[in-house]
Amino acid sequence: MNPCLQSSVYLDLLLSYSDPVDPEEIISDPVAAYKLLRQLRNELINIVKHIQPSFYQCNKYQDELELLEIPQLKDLDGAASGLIRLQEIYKLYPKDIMKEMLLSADEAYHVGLVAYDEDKFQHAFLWFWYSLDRLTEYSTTTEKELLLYLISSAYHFGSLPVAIYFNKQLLNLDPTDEEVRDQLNRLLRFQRKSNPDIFTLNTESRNYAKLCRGELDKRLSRSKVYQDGWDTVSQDRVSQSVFLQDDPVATRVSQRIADATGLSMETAESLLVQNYGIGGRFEPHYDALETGVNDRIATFLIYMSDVGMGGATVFPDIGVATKPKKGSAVFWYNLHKNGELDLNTRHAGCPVLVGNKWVANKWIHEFGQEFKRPCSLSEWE
Ligand SMILES: O=C(O)CCC(=O)C(=O)O
Ligand SMILES: [Fe+2]
Repeated sequence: MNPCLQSSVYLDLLLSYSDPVDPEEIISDPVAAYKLLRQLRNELINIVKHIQPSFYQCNKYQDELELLEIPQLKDLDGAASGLIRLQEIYKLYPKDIMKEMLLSADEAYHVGLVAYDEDKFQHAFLWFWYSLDRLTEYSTTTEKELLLYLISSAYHFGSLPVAIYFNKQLLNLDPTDEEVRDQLNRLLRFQRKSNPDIFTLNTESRNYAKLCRGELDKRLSRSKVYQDGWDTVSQDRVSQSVFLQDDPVATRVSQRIADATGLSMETAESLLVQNYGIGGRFEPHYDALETGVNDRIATFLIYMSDVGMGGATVFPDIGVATKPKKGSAVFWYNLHKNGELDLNTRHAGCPVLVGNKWVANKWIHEFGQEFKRPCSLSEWE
């Protein structure tokens, strides 16, 4: 075929690319828009590479070639940045952003890199993690690259345990890699020395984003701890909470707790709804207040959300850990039948590493349980 005629056919084909059928529909889905832009860029670059030599023989098509607006790398970064902004404001996981259209491992890796470049390490982490999950033999991104970025992102957002976890995975890939082993040892040394306060990073996240999510429920306020006769704000308890009084749903929940435990709710406290952000936690404590009369005989703790990572409730003295699972609950007696504090009930809410934790506590008191959980005179029970 005449090279000039051939060029003209290619050119028509190329120009038809820049004219999507229904741009509005595509643009309304940010993931689809990102994907389209990326595919368009890759394909156009490929085609132009193949046909450029024949274009050079026909000068008259040079100008048209200029017309062809191949998306630039900065356009692609911009689209990724838009996804990250959505994720940030609405606290979404990558999988929540992608309803129908899934990003490939390579695409998610690129979004992660953009987030990382913007110092948004928690978001970068989530994209790298998603990418790792979707890695296939056709991906150009490698497991090693992803693990390196997962370690570095976790380190930057202040989560040494997570950085160490992925560093161990990286060492598993190649146990002879001395550099990776040295890095792991550095992280472990650093962990031994570090101040646990690092976990408070980001707990007071910006009101702006919270308001956009409709999350700044004015009823929630910083939780306090009971110390020396006072309720005080403390770094030992980083969460927001509210007692739900006269709430019809809380009343139904209370009835179900009564049915499940066989205990009276007559003197129980109102349901306490509690929210922990990243780094939120409750250091080891007893729920019983040891005030002498009508103490908290039992605790019913309901998990209202799953948590991305961290946030378990742990009982260090008996070696028990329960992982939050939306819709499940833990129940325990804080007091022995003789009314003494059960020392085994010391427990903690571990720091939330990824995500958001919602729980509801029902503290049940002694009065009203006389026939439901009879007292014992034994000093052992
Ligand atoms: O959030 C948790 O897992 C524990 C909460 C707790 O211990 C409490 O609120 O007293
Ligand atoms: Fe507690």
